[in-house]
Amino acid sequence: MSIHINAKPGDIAETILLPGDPLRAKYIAERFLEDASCYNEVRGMFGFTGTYKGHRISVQGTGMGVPSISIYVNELLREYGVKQLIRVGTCGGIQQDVKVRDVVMAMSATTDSSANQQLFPGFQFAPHADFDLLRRAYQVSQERRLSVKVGNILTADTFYRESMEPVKKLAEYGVLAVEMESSALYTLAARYKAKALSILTVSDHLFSGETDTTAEERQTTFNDMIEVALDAAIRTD
Ligand SMILES: O=P(O)(O)O[C@H]1O[C@H](CO)[C@@H](O)[C@H]1O
Ligand SMILES: O=c1cc[nH]c(=O)[nH]1
Repeated sequence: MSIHINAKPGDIAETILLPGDPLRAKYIAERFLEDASCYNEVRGMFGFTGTYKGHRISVQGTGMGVPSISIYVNELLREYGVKQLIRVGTCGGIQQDVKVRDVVMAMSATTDSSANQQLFPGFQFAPHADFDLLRRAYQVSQERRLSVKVGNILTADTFYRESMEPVKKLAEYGVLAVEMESSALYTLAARYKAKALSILTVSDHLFSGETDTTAEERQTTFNDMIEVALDAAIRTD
């Protein structure tokens, strides 16, 4: 049992999916896992373990932002021996060809979070995905003929901004989309020698005005992304 996760040793699988929204964790467990049981309800941040195609897999809500995901990922890595972590989240597109409902795979995560500035004073650490996990997820997505973009994303500390200028500048440098957790996931995975990847569905576009998806759609319509994450997680080639 850790401070924020009420699980016993062995309750959590070595492979885990990490949505920000705990209700999405429940949805994934109910829809995609067999024999799923809930191991955590602390703060309503649900965690479940079940099987997918015969492989033991867990799914844990992380909350929003770097401080929240850092709490869960620290405890999963340090206390429960998790080895492979796939964030399944939403993001806002910032490139013209990144459309609502596209899937973005975060090869790297630029950030304005102060967490890594405190960790590496004087350096700009480059948080990045595990290459094999990214390669497998991309292969699965191509076999399913999904529209996928792979590249750099922004992990932002703020959802609401006074100025869009810094985001526009990052878009000029090829950053694909904005979300709020991946840099922390990748940095912690590097620290604890685990494999991590963020797969994100585009829920809105910050510049084009493409219509936002509803909260209900965010929870229920991202099945392609979740199946890609699950199939990539169990793939060995
Ligand atoms: O859909 P999730 O995984 O929560 O991800 C995105 O949505 C939240 C903001 O609405 C932030 O957590 C952001 O990273
Ligand atoms: O962090 C996020 C997630 C989705 N859409 C955004 O604009 N930002």
